[in-house]
Amino acid sequence: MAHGRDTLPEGPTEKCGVVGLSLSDRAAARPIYYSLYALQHRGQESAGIVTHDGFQQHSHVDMGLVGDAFSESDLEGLNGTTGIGHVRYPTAGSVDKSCAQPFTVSFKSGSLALSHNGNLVNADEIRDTLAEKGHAFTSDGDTEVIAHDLARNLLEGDLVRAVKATMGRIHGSYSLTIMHDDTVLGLRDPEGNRPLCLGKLEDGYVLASESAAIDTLGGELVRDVRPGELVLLDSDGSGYDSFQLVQQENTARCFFEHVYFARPDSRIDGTLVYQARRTLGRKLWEESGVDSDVVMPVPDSGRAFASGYAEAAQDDGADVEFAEGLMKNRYVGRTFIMPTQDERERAVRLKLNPIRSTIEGRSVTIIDDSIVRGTTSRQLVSLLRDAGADEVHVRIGAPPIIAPCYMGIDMATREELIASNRSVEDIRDEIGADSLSYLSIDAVAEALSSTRADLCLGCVTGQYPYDIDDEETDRPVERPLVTDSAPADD
Ligand SMILES: O=P(O)(O)OC[C@H]1O[C@H](OP(=O)(O)OP(=O)(O)O)[C@H](O)[C@@H]1O
Ligand SMILES: NC(=O)CC[C@H](N)C(=O)O
Ligand SMILES: [Mg+2]
Repeated sequence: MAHGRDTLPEGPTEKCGVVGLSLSDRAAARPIYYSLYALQHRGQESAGIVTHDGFQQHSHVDMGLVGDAFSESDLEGLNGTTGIGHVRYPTAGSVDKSCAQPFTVSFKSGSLALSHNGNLVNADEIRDTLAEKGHAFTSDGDTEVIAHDLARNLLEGDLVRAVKATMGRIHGSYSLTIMHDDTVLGLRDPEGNRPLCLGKLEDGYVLASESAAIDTLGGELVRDVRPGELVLLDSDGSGYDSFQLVQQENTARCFFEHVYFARPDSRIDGTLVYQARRTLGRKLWEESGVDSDVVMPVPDSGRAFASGYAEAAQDDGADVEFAEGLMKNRYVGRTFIMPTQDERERAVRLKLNPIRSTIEGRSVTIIDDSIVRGTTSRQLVSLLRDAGADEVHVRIGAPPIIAPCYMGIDMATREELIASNRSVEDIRDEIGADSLSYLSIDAVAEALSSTRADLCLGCVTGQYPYDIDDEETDRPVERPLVTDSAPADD
């Protein structure tokens, strides 16, 4: 995976968040700012907003969290009723302002701004071809490549045709919000790997990575943007047009959105994330329930799994208490970059502290969504033993993560993944638990009302929906990418 990080963060890390907004006569900057706040969990390296006032673009992009990246006067300077925004977690390119988004490109027939969630697998190839044609790049990331390719195509054709031509060239995962002059568009890759949804406000329309951002603006979720679909918002906020540019037989939706990344209050591809996690928890009990006195979530993302698991156990008549026994320090972020394993281990203690009275002398089952390097579970098992637990069982609401993600999640390298070369029994031994079980892939597919064929399972099978150097693919390598564009039915 091409990325410029010197150190890798703890756990599976977040992915970017994108937003696009078109309003009738209200400045777009502030609602974009609020929706980026709602998507902050998807990226904390940089934040940016680009607006258009009908005459020119205005842009403000900075490193850091949304609350730190914009001052009041920055927001006031972002004029115009249409705009796009971005929060970044880097997966390709440098971790500095050169790769912060939205990317802007000015060209002969207008201006472009582009926000990207995902990861291209052929960015270098396209960059080389465009560079030969005279394109000068200001970053080493994959997103700028999309912006340049689109700008070039716009010189030769109308907007929809240009987007379609770019889609025919870029391979990998992408959910994009784009602004061409004052027109905002949303585009989801043909596999639907990353989420993107459409919402309606009283005075306009919004595109966002997750529906929680639409809720934050007091809007209503209209629907998910379909894989391979382009949604074009009217610049006066009155409606939208839809073009199904690419239609493929199977999707490759990332199951990890529901397992870990997305907010539980977001609805993605028809499934409420909270509900999916509770169902996964129930299935975990059905597949590998274990007798214990108390079931405890590993906060934060283990919570809904644990409540589903405990409820299913109680439904089966198990005499088990559901209790919060691990308190999270709310000032420790979801992910924090620690250069050494020693610091990562200390960070877990800073983040989670056990409540002794719910643990002492009891057998405890802790429920988490995933194990990546194993740092969290290893530490927690030893914390719980120190706090007097008689037995510590670990149940995980996802299959073992055995391979890296090339689709927009900076998970870890293969060598760092605890499950890449160990059996479940070896992992149990390594983390020091009395028992350990993961969830099956089939249970995940069922909980997401999907099938294996329609999910990206690269990190749990080592087979990817794209042809990636030195990796196996679970799809035919030669696939027809672009078909006739048909206007969608709404
Ligand atoms: O095996 P590891 O490398 O320790 O990674 C796995 C842990 O990382 C994630 O939590 P994270 O702390 O990122 O966020 P959360 O508080 O939202 O659960 C995940 O929920 C696991 O708890
Ligand atoms: N996390 C993401 O979706 C990253 C988007 C893009 N590949 C970047 O690194 O900036
Ligand atoms: Mg966690």
